[in-house]
Amino acid sequence: MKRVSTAQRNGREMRRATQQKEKENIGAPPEKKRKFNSISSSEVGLGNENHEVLCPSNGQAEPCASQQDVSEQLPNCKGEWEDGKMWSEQVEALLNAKFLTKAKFDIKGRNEQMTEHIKKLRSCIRHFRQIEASYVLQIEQLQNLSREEKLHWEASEVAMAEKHTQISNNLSISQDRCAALEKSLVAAEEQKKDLLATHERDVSELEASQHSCFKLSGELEKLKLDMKAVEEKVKSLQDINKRLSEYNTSLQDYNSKLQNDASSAAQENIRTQQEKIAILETLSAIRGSAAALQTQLDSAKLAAEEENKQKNLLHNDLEWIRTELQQCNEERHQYQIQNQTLVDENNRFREFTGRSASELESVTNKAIALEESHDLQSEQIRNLLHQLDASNSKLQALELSLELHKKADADHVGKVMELQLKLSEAEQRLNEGEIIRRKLHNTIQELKGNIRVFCRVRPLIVDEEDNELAHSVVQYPQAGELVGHGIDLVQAEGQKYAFSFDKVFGPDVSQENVFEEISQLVQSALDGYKVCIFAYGQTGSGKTYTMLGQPDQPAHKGLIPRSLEQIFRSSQALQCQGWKFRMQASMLEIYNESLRDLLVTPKSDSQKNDAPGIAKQYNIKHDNLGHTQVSELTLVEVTNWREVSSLLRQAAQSRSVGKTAMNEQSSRSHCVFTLRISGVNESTEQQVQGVLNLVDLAGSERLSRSGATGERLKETQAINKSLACLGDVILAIANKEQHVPYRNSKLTYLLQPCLGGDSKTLMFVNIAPDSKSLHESLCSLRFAAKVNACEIGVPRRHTTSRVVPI
Ligand SMILES: Nc1ncnc2c1ncn2[C@@H]1O[C@H](COP(=O)(O)OP(=O)(O)OP(=O)(O)O)[C@@H](O)[C@H]1O
Repeated sequence: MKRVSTAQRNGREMRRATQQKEKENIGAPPEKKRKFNSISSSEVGLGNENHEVLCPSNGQAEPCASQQDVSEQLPNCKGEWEDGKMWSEQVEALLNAKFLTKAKFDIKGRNEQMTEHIKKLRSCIRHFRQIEASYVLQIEQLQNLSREEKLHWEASEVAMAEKHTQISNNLSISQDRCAALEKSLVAAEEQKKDLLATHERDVSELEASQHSCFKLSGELEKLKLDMKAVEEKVKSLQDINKRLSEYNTSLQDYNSKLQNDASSAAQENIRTQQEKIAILETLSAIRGSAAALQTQLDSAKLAAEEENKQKNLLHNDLEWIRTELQQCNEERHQYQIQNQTLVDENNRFREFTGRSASELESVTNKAIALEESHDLQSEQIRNLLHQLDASNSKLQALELSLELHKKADADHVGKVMELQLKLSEAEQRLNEGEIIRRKLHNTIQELKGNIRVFCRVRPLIVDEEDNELAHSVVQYPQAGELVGHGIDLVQAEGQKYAFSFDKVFGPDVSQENVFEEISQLVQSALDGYKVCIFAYGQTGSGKTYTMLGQPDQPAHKGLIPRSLEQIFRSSQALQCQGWKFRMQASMLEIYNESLRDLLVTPKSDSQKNDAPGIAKQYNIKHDNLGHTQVSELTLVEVTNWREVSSLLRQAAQSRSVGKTAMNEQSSRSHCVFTLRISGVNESTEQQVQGVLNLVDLAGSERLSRSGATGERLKETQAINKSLACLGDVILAIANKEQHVPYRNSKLTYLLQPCLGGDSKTLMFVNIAPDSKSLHESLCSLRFAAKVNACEIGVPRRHTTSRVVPI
């Protein structure tokens, strides 16, 4: 605690009082203020110093007692002072006072005036002395104050010095800190530089993202517009939605069941894949051992055959020996009989001794010879018997080894049968796995919403086979994942162009096998989906063969007859579940950018010569649900394949077909077969609306190669133009452009719901394998690859609960 001296306290109090007085005087009238606060020395005539006039007794700027005394002694002035007139004026007036008398020499009067005046002057002088005394007092007080202030200043000096040292200490600490801070500042500067660089980068990125943001916001705007349109659509759909809600719940159940099925199928698929791999491994092992066993079996069979041959030979030998033996036995028997007769004769001769000795001798000789030959024959027989024994033992040995071989053969056959059984089981499992894999693949493709693409390569046809220069330029991957999916075009220089699609069919694949791959897709038309299958490719590449084929020849029937057969078969089968289907077929062609009805029947003879349906104006319209209507088009109710078959025949007669340099029977138009399917389930009140579009496009061709002129040239140009429009549409969809030029051609406008809607769409790209067609094949495959990349949305099933009975 600091001690404050009394003088200091007094000085402070005086200053506080003075300040207080000044504050109070601020509001006082100017006259009074001047009176109490400041009387300049010039005003009182006491010098030039400018001092405040303070009352010496209390130190306050108030009229003090002495002043009052003076005014008492100056009765004439008292009233003026009380009136507040200024002292300076009074003193001035006092000093400038003139003495006026009535008479020029009124000395007395003048004397009185002078006396009075002197009194006033004296009182004034007294007053000023008092003021001076107060000043002196004040000076003393100020000196005291100054001393105290000095002491105070010295104390504060010391404190300041202490503080200074403290501050200098602090300063050095701060300098250290400052140095550290500078260091960190440098580091921070570097960091800042880095940060600035990253900032710049960020800024440029920001700019880029702002740019993309700008773009996106543009797109967002567009999307908002689309959204609005969609919202309007949604409103209109809400009504339908209400009706669908019930059906939806049942569908959800079905869906969840399907999802469960799908997940279990996926697991099953994984399991099957694993099993497939294991089976393939065992299969290859089994095949290896089967092959080894087969070779063993073959060699055993050969050995057995050899042994059989030997056995037969031996058998023959044996037979021969046996017959020889028989002969010998018979001869011996004969000899024995002869001998016996001779012996009998001899005996008789001996009995009847009438015979001559020569006769006897000859007979004896005969008998000896006979005996000798008999001995010889006996020897021979013995030899033959030996041989027979040897042969028999050999035969027995052979029969034993044959028996052994037969046993081994039976073992081998058993093993082979077992292996074949295993093999067929493995193959069956492999097939099942493949079916599941295909189903899953189809489901994935449907979920992805892509247009699926199958590629089909036709065989070299007779002319091409005869032409030595023409050879196949198509190759297929032989191993790995691309087997069945990959196709390579190989140029003469060895350059290879590789493509892959959902499926690739080589030239040996039959119509039936191709149909197997699309039968599920066709089936979904009955389930209420829009299905579109179209064939694309250069002229003569096999589009018509794939789509239509030869409907009357079972092996060469194309997709259209097979699909319809299946649809009618399945619809029949579904009848027992309460389903009733109504089917309407239509068939049109787009020829030189105009539509022609292929099912219209000419009414009169004159009309018969006209091209059918050419006079009518056909307009294509799509409704909100994506259903396409062609005005004036003939719709024929069909209930079985036979009816459709006759329609196809009728359409084939009406179709624009002509001979070109590249195809004997070239389709000069795009042909669209449509089957509209409406199904109602009586028991569940469900309705389905499916559509099956099967399109055989006209073939693209290079004018330079086709050499078309006249009408053919016009046709070719129209075909190429509409295919180019199809290409533009595909490109726009693949690039997700906002505007897709569907209306640029009749073909693209007609196929709009299939190319950009919610249908299940499959394209066949047909390829001619000959080297001359390499350029066209390359173009077709490139186009097909683009089509494969097109996302057209998830296919939607068109079903409702029943409203109007059909
Ligand atoms: N997979 C195949 N097997 C056997 N022959 C085939 C095959 N594909 C096509 N062909 C034969 O090739 C020839 C041309 O086929 P197709 O008429 O179907 O071609 P296209 O592509 O329809 O031609 P265009 O565009 O000119 O109408 C026909 O004789 C056809 O029988």
